[in-house]
Amino acid sequence: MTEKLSDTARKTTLQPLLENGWSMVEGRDAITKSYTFGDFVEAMGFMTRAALWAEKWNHHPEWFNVYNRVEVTLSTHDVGGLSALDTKLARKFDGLVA
Ligand SMILES: C[C@H](O)[C@H](O)[C@H]1CNC2=NC(N)=NC(=O)C2=N1
Repeated sequence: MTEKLSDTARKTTLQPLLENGWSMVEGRDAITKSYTFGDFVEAMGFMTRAALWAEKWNHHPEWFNVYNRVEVTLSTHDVGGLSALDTKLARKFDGLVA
C-alpha cells in the first residue's frame, strides 16, 4: 500500500533531492527537475531509459520535452502527493544522467 511520505522520510530521502536540483512544485505536493542534454537524441535516450524504469516500477512521470530539455514532475496520483515511489524514481533518473 502506497502512503504519503512521512515527515521523517521527507528529511532523509526528500531533502537530499532538493539539494540536488529538484524543487517543490508551488501549490502541489510534487517535485520537479529540468534536465538539459547535448541534443534531442540524448534527451530522447534519457526518456526512453527512464520510461523503462517507470514502467517496471508502475510509477509514471509527468514530463515535457523540447529539443534537448526534459522537465520532469513526480507525484503519486493514487495518494494525492509525494510517496516513496517518487523519491525512488527521482534517484533513479538522477543516476541515469550521472
Ligand atoms: C493503476 C495503476 O497501477 C496506477 O494508476 C499507477 C500507475 N502509475 C502511477 N504513476 C504515478 N505517478 N502515480 C500513481 O499514482 C500511479 N499509479
